[in-house]
Amino acid sequence: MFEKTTWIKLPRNVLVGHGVLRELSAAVEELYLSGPPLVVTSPTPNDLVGDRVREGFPDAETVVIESAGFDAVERVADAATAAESGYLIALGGGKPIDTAKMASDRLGCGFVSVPTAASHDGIVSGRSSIPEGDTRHSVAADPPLAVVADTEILAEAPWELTTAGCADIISNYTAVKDWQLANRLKNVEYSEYAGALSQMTAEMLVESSAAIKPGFEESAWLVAKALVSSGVAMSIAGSSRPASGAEHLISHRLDRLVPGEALHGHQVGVAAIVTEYLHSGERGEWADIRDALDDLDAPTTADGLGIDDDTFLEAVTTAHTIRDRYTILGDGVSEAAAIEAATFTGVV
Ligand SMILES: NC(=O)C1=CN([C@@H]2O[C@H](COP(=O)(O)OP(=O)(O)OC[C@H]3O[C@@H](n4cnc5c(N)ncnc54)[C@H](O)[C@@H]3O)[C@@H](O)[C@H]2O)C=CC1
Ligand SMILES: O=C(CO)COP(=O)(O)O
Ligand SMILES: [Zn+2]
Repeated sequence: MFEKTTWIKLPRNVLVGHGVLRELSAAVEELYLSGPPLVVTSPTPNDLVGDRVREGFPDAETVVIESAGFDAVERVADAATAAESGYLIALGGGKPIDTAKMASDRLGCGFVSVPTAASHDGIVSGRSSIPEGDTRHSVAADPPLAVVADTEILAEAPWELTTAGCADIISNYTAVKDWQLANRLKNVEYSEYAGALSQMTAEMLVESSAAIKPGFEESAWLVAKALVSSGVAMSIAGSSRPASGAEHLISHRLDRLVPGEALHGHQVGVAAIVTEYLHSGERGEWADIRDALDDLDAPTTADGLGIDDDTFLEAVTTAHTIRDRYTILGDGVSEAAAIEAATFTGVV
């Protein structure tokens, strides 16, 4: 009997451009949601844009979270229940968006993503990445019903948030290689379509790198569109595989070892230089990845992340324990191999 099923969940309305925040209530109206919204945000985005969002929704309540985690998800779910909210509006970077994504899943209601930073592809995806203890859960959730990414706001965010978004996209190169490897060695299901979309997104971003410079709204536009496309690849795959491989495991480990030291995208970018070396050796494309990151103003060394060499190497050798996801790290890279890869590539 034929048993294959594909169920692709995508946002219904995606708006990227100058001033599109003004269209937020129109975009929401088209979704036929009922009840007042709960705005889920973090302190800085709330200060910067919260009032402009609430202008369009006079009956909205707001919950401000300081960090992502299961506690924050509970707080949001409780606030939504108390306010009898019909849906959530996630406003900010990855933390409020991931938290709202999980809370909406818990509540069985929809959510709308209003990113204030083009810092990574979780702003569009159907995955929540939630830390707990020493591990991190990549939790399946529904993607946003709508994404409203105002490039005027994204362009005013600190430049490093945009370069982090670029690096998160560049890491798709190694993520796809890890996915293909897992397909060959572990029979993990691979989607040609999602893999090709993810890789093409990284290639297009690198080709546009000359136009990605601070102070230009076009840069925010190019990066936001790439983040949407990467998020769509994850939705097609039904997993974060197209955009998260060994380089993400290393980054998640760094989040445990040195929380808050560097941005997610910057960590995965530097880690991708090392994992590309692990995949293909001296003549691999690690130098192309490093140069692309450098062109986009993203860090290319542990030092550039503000992380000492030993901690970075510890993350490389222990990253395979983060979750059950087969990658080039296999069941662990030896210390000698980690030192060889990281020193040869100049990461440490
Ligand atoms: N679901 C997924 O697929 C993914 C989820 N993530 C998760 O997202 C989180 C990290 O996301 P980030 O966006 O880096 O963190 P974040 O939400 O903490 O934002 C980073 C910083 O930028 C500030 N910020 C945001 N917009 C700003 C603006 N316009 N102007 C000035 N400051 C602004 C925030 O206040 C915060 O201090 C992590 O929890 C990570 O695991 C990361 C990648 C993918
Ligand atoms: O960061 C991501 C994709 O860029 C999400 O990946 P995870 O599933 O590893 O959290
Ligand atoms: Zn990422």
